Amino acid sequence: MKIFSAEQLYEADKVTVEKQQITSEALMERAGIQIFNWLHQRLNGAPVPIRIFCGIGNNGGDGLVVGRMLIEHGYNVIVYVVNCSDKRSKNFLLNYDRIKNVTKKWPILMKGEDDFPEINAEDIIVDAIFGIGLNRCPGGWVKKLIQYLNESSAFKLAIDIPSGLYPNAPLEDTEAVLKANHTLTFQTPKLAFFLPETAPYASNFDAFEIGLDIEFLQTTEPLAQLIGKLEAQRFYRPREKFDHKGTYGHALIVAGSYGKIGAAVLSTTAAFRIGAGMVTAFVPKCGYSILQTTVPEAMVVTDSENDYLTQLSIEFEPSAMGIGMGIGKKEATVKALDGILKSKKDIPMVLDADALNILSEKKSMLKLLPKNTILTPHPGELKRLIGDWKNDYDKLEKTRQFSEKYEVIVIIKGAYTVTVYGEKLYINTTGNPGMGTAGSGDALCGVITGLLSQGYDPLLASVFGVYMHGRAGDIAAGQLGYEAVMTGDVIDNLSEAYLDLFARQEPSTTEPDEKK
Ligand SMILES: NC(=O)C1=CN([C@@H]2O[C@H](COP(=O)(O)OP(=O)(O)OC[C@H]3O[C@@H](n4cnc5c(N)ncnc54)[C@H](OP(=O)(O)O)[C@@H]3O)[C@@H](O)[C@H]2O)[C@H](O)CC1
Ligand SMILES: [K+]
Repeated sequence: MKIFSAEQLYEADKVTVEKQQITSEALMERAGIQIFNWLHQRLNGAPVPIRIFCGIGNNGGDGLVVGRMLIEHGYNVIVYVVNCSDKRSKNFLLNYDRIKNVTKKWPILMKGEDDFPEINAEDIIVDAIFGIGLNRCPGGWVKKLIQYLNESSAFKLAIDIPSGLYPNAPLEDTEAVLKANHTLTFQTPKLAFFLPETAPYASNFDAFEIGLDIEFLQTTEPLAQLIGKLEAQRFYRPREKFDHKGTYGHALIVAGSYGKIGAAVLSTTAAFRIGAGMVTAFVPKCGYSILQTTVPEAMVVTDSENDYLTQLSIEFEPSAMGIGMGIGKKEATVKALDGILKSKKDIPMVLDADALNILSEKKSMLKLLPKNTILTPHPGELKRLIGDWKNDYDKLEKTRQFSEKYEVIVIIKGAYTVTVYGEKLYINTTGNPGMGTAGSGDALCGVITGLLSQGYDPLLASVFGVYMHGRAGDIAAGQLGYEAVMTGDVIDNLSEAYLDLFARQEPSTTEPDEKK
């Protein structure tokens, strides 16, 4: 799914109205009915007070449409107009008149703190104050209203975007954003929903299609691509009957040091589970028996040194390499990495963990990175590589510049892992808090190396690998609960993640339309 900017959504709106020869108010009606349906399916006529706070733009217009539909269906609705300015959008006014046709209870005009209503915990708050048209930080009594609503324990449903959040720009004031329990957003989720500083305000959301012009949506380069099952299915490369282990390549995992051989075990196993034909682990001598015992499928080549890596020496040409997990930063290991980068220019590779820390400390080595090398930093490692950032958008911009400068792919690990490839951003939708466990990154590096070795191109291996790793983690968490998940469980479930890619979803009996 594509994620568009506010500007692109306004343009899509305009093009749709022109091409479909509909009015913008019809588009608003399409949007409103989806919100109404969502509420109606859940409330089923319950007489709970629904308090709709409408701004004076089209987000407020959406609120009025929903209010009208709810009133027509007998719900207990109280509509407020948050008079943040004396302006009114055309479609706000139109729907303001319409709501008057269905009720004698006119919308309540709010002009200041004295107008804040009492709200009970069992009420429902619908936030239609600001949408994607927010153009400055909410202040004065409107900010106080947002804080007042946040203090209430009533369920808060945001229309399109929680008020106070910019769809694709940094947050200015954390006190001036509605913390929604659920957000119903139009056409595409907004970029802010996926970035660490702003995602908590929209932690649960559904996106509703409102029939915007398909050609525009298909041909417009988005801000980012959201990677879910549909996208992952397209990335998958089916196997042919007469393929053999040679077809799926020979991956090399360069990992481990004394006390950290487990990192090599996890990466090697993950590379196998994702489908590498053969995997060799290159480890310090102390890792030999451990690897041979725990992963008998793997071949093991050892360094001359017992405890850490000093020089790669192998007698075959790997089809892909995963380097860095648990290798430490000893001077001899730094030299070993330098030697690999200088001698293995044509082999697709993933660098993780200590390999990244070495690069951060010896930035001159960055220019040795072969084109399209994949780096998999968590935020701490990223900071060491690219320097600090002011906010999430600055982080993305700096990562973009880094990716372009060194012609590398950067995978920023996090709740929503983001793959950055020059101008392109891919946001992953799988994964869960259970995966915040030791070895998770080792497994991811093994997965991506295993995909590279099978011939996936580096960008696909990155985006598909991140998806599969997260999906395996989701399946593991479904079996074990977040707390109990260990990285071995994630790796074990890579097989289920493959099977799940093409499994047909059982229809839910309780909530037929809810997206999982
Ligand atoms: N294609 C779609 O996605 C559709 C979206 N719809 C809905 O429309 C809104 C966007 O509506 P818009 O009218 O452009 O913007 P807003 O409703 O978000 O608000 C704009 C008004 O708010 C004023 N404003 C902005 N920031 C502040 C602030 N900090 N304090 C006070 N007032 C503020 C702004 O005032 P100006 O003085 O700058 O004019 C505007 O008056 C979208 O989010 C969807 O909900 C359609 O319904 C369907 C198609
Ligand atoms: K809103």
